[in-house]
Amino acid sequence: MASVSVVKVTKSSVRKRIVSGKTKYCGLTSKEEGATEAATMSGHTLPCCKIGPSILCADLSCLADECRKMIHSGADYLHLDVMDGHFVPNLTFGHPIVKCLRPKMPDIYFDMHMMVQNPEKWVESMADAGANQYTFHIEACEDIPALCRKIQESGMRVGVGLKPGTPVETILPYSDLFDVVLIMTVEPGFGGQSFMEDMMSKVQYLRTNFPYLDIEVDGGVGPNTIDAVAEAGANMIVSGTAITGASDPSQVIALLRNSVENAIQKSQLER
Ligand SMILES: O=C(CO)[C@H](O)[C@H](O)COP(=O)(O)O
Ligand SMILES: [Fe+2]
Repeated sequence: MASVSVVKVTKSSVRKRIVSGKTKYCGLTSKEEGATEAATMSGHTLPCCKIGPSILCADLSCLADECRKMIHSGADYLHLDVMDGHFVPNLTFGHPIVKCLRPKMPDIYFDMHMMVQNPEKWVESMADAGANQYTFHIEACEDIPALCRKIQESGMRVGVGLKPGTPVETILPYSDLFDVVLIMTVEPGFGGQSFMEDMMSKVQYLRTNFPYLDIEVDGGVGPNTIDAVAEAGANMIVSGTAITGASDPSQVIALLRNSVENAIQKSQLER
């Protein structure tokens, strides 16, 4: 088993590493100083468990309070669903909302799930608003390398999302360009849908072939489905209604984390 050390990193060093594309960033934080990163001896980072509540079905009239509640309940990051009414049949919010949220929570990692046509159009404004990760959908993108470069150069991590009908092999020609691959386990557009367990073969394929990749799963993930997600090898867990609709979100977050951490530990022992 590879031994794990903890190293100090700063925002600028993280950005350099991300741009170089050689190492993966494990800790999700935008704190300038004092962040920690788990790293292996080889210089690669092992993917660690991160829980990112989706606030899609929260009370959006008090968004900042809902976000704070998630962080105080133990979330590692926030998953913000941007929908344009074209790529998906629903409409949410865009960079002006992110820009308002950012000063209220300067240290929180914002993962933008961009369910939009022409994802290249919003890169600068999202970066300027304070987003940390820009996850576009491969189905909506014409020039993938150019978009990835643009996202990296604007200082955000690069995420790529795959709808349920998109084969996982679609990412292979570009795999070096992504920090995160997001496997959708519902048709994008709405919260509260049923988890598609047959998507777990995509997660298994990615984990087998890309041991250091951040693999994110989104859609219908909660206490009843997390074990399948964890065993398949996902480490970034998006969960919406299961967390925001719970009477005690911290209990749900702890349960999700426990399942993923156990699975990661088990897989590391088997190496
Ligand atoms: O991207 C999404 C929908 O397109 C949401 O992130 C997702 O559905 C989260 O909500 P839930 O956990 O309730 O499914
Ligand atoms: Fe999402």
